[in-house]
Amino acid sequence: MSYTVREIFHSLQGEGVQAGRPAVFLRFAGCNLWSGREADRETATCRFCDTDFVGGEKYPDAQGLAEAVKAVGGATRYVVVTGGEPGLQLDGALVEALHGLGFEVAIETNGTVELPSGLDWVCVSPKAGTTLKVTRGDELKLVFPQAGAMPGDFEHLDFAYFLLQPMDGPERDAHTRAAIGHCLTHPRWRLSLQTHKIVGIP
Ligand SMILES: C[S@@+](CC[C@H](N)C(=O)[O-])C[C@H]1O[C@@H](n2cnc3c(N)ncnc32)[C@H](O)[C@@H]1O
Ligand SMILES: Nc1nc2[nH]cc(C(=O)O)c2c(=O)[nH]1
Ligand code: SF4
Ligand SMILES: [Mg+2]
Repeated sequence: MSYTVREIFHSLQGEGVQAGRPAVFLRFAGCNLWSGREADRETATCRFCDTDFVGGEKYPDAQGLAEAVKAVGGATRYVVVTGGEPGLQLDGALVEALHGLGFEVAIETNGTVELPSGLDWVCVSPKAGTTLKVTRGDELKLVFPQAGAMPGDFEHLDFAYFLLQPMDGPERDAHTRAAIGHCLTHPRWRLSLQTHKIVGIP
């Protein structure tokens, strides 16, 4: 199978429990919850996306894409597969090829599509108005606040960590204060800041 890749870059994981960890980001093109076109944002299922995932380059096979990831990352052997929605393209062949080059493989997913097995770190970020197919994993990272996706809706799921990530946009500071308040009164939830935006790295 071929893959359409928006970008590959070397940075630090900015979010979640693994924040601060050097990582190669493999960002796939395309998402099932938004076309990526601004004209469609207000009618999309997911309307707050902070990412350009439109277009990109085709890679015909898993091994070639895994080697491209390695070439970008220097000595780093941790890859965060994201998008767009990476569950639409990530398959067992690519997970195997990345493992074969010594990578631990993490994913950032909206949780609406089944994932291949063998992933080393699964971060699910649920979106209001969708049905979760991925109901277990390592961290559940809810963008907050979201009408129709309350923290309590997810607490019964099988995740090791539960995080609230303030919704970025013009109201980010107010969303951050609200997320802090929720964590203080519901201590199984932790705050996830988008630290790469604070320090100005990709
Ligand atoms: C761009 S998404 C790509 C992966 C996948 N489609 C998903 O939604 O999880 C990467 C992460 O950024 C989060 N995110 C997107 N827009 C955001 C925003 N405006 N504020 C805070 N987090 C945001 C998502 O919830 C997800 O955890
Ligand atoms: N530094 C950095 N960390 C991230 N963690 C998740 C990201 C994403 O867009 O999926 C992301 C990103 O875009 N940059
Ligand atoms: S599901 Fe993820 S990639 Fe898709 S629009 Fe929402 S935040 Fe962006
Ligand atoms: Mg991002």
